[in-house]
Amino acid sequence: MSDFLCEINAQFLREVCLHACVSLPSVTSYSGIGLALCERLLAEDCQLRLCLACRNMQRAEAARSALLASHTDARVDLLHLDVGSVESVLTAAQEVKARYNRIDFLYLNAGIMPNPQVNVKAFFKGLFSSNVINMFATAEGLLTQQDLVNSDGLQEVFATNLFGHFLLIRELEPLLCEAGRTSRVVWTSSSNASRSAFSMEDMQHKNGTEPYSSSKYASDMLSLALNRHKNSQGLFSSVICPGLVMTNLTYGILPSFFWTLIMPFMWLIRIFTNTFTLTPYNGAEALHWLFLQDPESLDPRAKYHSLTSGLGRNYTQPRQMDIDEEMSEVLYTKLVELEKVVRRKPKQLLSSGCESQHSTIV
Ligand SMILES: NC(=O)C1=CN([C@@H]2O[C@H](COP(=O)(O)OP(=O)(O)OC[C@H]3O[C@@H](n4cnc5c(N)ncnc54)[C@H](OP(=O)(O)O)[C@@H]3O)[C@@H](O)[C@H]2O)C=CC1
Ligand SMILES: CC(C)CCC[C@@H](C)[C@H]1CC[C@H]2C3=C(CC[C@]12C)[C@@]1(C)CCC(=O)[C@@H](C)[C@@H]1CC3
Repeated sequence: MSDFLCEINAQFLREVCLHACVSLPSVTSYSGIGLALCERLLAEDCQLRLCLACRNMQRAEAARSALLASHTDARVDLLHLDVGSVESVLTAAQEVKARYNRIDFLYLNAGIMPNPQVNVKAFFKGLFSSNVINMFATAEGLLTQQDLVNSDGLQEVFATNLFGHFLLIRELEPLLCEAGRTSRVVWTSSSNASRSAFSMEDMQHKNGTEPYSSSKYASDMLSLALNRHKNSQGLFSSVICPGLVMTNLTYGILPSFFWTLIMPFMWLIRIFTNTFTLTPYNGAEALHWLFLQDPESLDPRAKYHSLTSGLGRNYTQPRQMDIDEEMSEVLYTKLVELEKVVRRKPKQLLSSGCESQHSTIV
């Protein structure tokens, strides 16, 4: 479930008596880290106003009903958003600006991992190596995906996991960068993000087999760049990893009977690695924790990890990211350039000119 979620919270905005939270999760059935986050936020403060932004309104309605069943007085709004589509992002942003006059939190949680393939040989090799814990935490060298080009002429994983969110932030800047108050954006990244999967010459990852890892690494860099450019205007960006959580995304990696078979081992492995958070509730720990923090106290170079101990205790731990300022600045500039192109001619990208235009920009 979930896409992203922004909120207006009286904890930070004393002049607003009503806690209003604009949250934009798109909802896959009742699972997902985004839905768990909404539950946790409402449990924290039932006065929050949430806005769930979802591409599938039926699922969104189902999520809304689930939230209202446990928090009868909650205000939960819905918004249609396909974050992988330029047109949908621009329309949704207009709608947000018409409906709300402030956003305190924007949770950028939507993400896809299409057609994943596990390298079984690498898995068994890793199992008997000293790198085994790291392999279970990051899946480094284990996973590849097959990406597609979407109707805007962009690589689908890049468009959904990174660029759509970026465009949305840019569109919502008037609500996010207001004098005299702070706003927050929170990216659901991954420990699968890796520098080696990302290439600045191919930021959409057209030519590789790890678009997921590449897009998550790009989101880590973008968060750093956003902090550099926007902190002075009151906008703060953070990055989290939820750990390995059983959701539609992970169920898509192996056949479901296989997950059922290996599930006892998964719970066993949890004794040795705190990154197997497994449930959406546990996975949402860092997202929830960040909600309670003063933005000025956060480290822009840290990724905040949801962790669960062998005894089931949840906690959040910051870990330094393998990113540098210079690269993040180059990425930011390239995204701004790409934004100009898609704003100029979104429809032409669809038809023919996209390849040549992208090659000059991306
Ligand atoms: N599960 C895990 O182990 C990990 C997950 N993550 C990240 O956590 C985030 C949440 O994933 P998770 O809860 O696990 O998986 P889910 O598949 O349950 O949730 C992903 C959500 O993103 C939504 N979404 C996908 N594409 C779009 C789109 N184009 N427009 C709008 N919404 C969209 C989906 O909507 P719909 O319901 O319509 O499909 C779904 O609700 C992702 O960013 C993922 O990469 C990171 C590390 C580990
Ligand atoms: C016998 C089988 C071949 C066993 C395969 C196990 C793998 C499917 C998992 C081992 C580590 C897992 C993992 C992820 C997916 C499933 C595994 C590869 C993620 C990549 C899921 C999404 C993320 O963002 C990461 C944080 C996860 C890291 C660990």
